[in-house]
Amino acid sequence: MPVLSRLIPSPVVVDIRRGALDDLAALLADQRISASGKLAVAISGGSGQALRERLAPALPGAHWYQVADGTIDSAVKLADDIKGDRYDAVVGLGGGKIIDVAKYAAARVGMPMVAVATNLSHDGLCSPVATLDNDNGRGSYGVPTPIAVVIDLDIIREAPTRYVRSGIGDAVSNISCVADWELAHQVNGEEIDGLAAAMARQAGEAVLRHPGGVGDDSFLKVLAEGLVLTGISMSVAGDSRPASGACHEINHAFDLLYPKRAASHGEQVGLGACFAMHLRGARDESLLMAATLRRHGLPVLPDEIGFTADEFVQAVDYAPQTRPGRFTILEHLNLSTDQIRDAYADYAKTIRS
Ligand SMILES: NC(=O)C1=CN([C@@H]2O[C@H](COP(=O)(O)OP(=O)(O)OC[C@H]3O[C@@H](n4cnc5c(N)ncnc54)[C@H](OP(=O)(O)O)[C@@H]3O)[C@@H](O)[C@H]2O)C=CC1
Ligand SMILES: O=C(CO)COP(=O)(O)O
Repeated sequence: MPVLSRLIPSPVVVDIRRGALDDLAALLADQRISASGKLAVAISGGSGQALRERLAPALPGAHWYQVADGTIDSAVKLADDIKGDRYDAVVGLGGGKIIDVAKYAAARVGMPMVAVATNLSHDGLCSPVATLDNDNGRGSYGVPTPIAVVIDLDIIREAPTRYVRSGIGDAVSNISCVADWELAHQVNGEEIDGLAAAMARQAGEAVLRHPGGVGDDSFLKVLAEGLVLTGISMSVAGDSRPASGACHEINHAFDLLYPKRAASHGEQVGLGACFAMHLRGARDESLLMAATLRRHGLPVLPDEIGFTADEFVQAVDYAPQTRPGRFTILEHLNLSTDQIRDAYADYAKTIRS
């Protein structure tokens, strides 16, 4: 029997606008996500504390949990802390780390999870994945898709610009991730989901080609929507494949090899995507991507985030080990260290010319 349709796990509410957080309690009540208002809200010890002071009066039934970091230990601790209480939902209110910890904790205790993104630096705000540091480095854990996603553009405007721009790198990198997926399909026959690929690629293209910047709401909306759609593309695919490729392996390698110096996720994947496009011979696309990232003040060369050429070469060399089993342009070319050095020299020359 052919399959005539399919259900896509997706949030019941996506609310992206100025002032969205003012209506959070009403929205959760209206949608029957939290009729009692009893919520476990995960926040960071930094920006989360200030948000707590502002939001607490509007969320009288909330209990606030400070999360130390983005490790699996913190996620398990949060799950242990909330499991005895009968919360309606877990709210992850913060950047990517807090949202991932909240997603994992909610999954562990079987509660719905509401993602309230306070920056736009990553596409994890609506994905069925929690990326957490563990004893072996970092893992991506499958979790349910958030039941609701709320992005208040007033809050986003208060976040450090760096952590808004970063999301441009993550969104645009989708173009390289999908190219890696198509390569794996051609070379290895890996199954590719056309809908997931289309959603991820179009999210990347919309951000790539938008003439605006992080200072205007129309651009912020397209960026936020692109990040949400990218998350849903991962739900369609069943894993992070449409939004994670060679660029992400390079990013994970930076994080693992240089943990104290690593730049932000979006900065690293954007740079990695420009390099990966160059490696696959898509020189015009690589240059267009680099020009766009530059226009937004994002890095396209390692020295722009404090790394030498040699450190970048080491990261690219190590990158395939970060996601064993994933096939990208890096595994396909299987370059030696010297070949990576030559490829990087060619990339840097092209970018600088
Ligand atoms: N699950 C998935 O599918 C994906 C997960 N990720 C993961 O997401 C993480 C990256 O997310 P990212 O958001 O960059 O990292 P963080 O969560 O560390 O947030 C980055 C910075 O933004 C600050 N911040 C956030 N919101 C505000 C605000 N409104 N005002 C002031 N400061 C703010 C945080 O401050 P403070 O710490 O003080 O709150 C922090 O310094 C990585 O761990 C990455 O692996 C990335 C892509 C996909
Ligand atoms: O960061 C991600 C998507 O942007 C998740 O990808 P990974 O599966 O490589 O952790």
